[in-house]
Amino acid sequence: MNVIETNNLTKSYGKSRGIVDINFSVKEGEVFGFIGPNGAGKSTTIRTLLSLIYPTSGSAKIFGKDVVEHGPEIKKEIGYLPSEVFYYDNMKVIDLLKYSASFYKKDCTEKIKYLAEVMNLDLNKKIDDLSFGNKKKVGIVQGLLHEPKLIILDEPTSGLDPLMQQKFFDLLEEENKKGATIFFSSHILSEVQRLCDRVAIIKEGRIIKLEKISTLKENNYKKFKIETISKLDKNYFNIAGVNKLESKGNVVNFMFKGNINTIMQKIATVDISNIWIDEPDLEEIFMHYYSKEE
Ligand SMILES: Nc1ncnc2c1ncn2[C@@H]1O[C@H](COP(=O)(O)OP(=O)(O)OP(=O)(O)O)[C@@H](O)[C@H]1O
Repeated sequence: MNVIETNNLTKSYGKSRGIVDINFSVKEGEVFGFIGPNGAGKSTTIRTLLSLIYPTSGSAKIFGKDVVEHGPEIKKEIGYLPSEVFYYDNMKVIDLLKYSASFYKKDCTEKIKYLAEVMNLDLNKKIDDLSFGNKKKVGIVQGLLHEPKLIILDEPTSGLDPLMQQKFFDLLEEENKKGATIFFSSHILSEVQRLCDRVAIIKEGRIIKLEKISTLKENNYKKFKIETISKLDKNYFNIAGVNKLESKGNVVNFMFKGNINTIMQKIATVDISNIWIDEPDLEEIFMHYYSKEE
């Protein structure tokens, strides 16, 4: 079953582009990453899914229901962490969380305690006295306290220190194992790589790639670094499929895409003293897509 499904979802802000013809679906139990540079349209997509803003054209469904028609009902089953959190500063953390919990028909007391303990959040402090990162933790607890079926997170880790990021990811993994579907936006590639099953890359309001993380990595360039016994002609490896060829002394670096046997045969004809073959990291893969589309 698809938990999220969009159909040519489009949102314009007057004349300026927000998102254009966004099509993707997220399956039940999946962790789906939404990645793109600043201003690409990540928050616009998320806000449209949550019917905080309405589409200009196209539509979206969550749990099989149209988000505009069934917004309030759908939202009861969603945990949402906005990219920036704002609160009434004068409240105590625990009072704010109890107030949030009162919107759901279940007792969230134990869950609040548990989440606060994991995230190292002092429930008795006033919101006013919290740092930016601690306010973010309040948002995280608020988003997870009712054990939602779908968790939507907009740039969730900004403001959290590395230890807290780790704990937060552990929490998400726990919720996912219990069945929650997770959709999160990010421009931090390593966190997408760690958590997600699939990822959509968004650029200038449009999805330019939607792929399994594993396929993204497999179908791509491999990085070669070869050290030879004697210096080669600089164009020796300049064959079809080779890119970014650079040589310095006896060391040659390049990226290769194509039938791996072709390049291995080419390598076998020279005396080498060392060889390194690496998968490009996601950052390199994404930069490749961004620049290709420009
Ligand atoms: N309220 C608004 N009025 C006008 N234009 C807007 C509004 N909100 C967003 N936009 C524009 O829509 C586009 C997408 O913005 P959006 O905030 O969705 O991007 P984003 O991918 O979330 O970026 P970031 O990582 O910087 O948060 C941008 O060009 C932005 O300027």
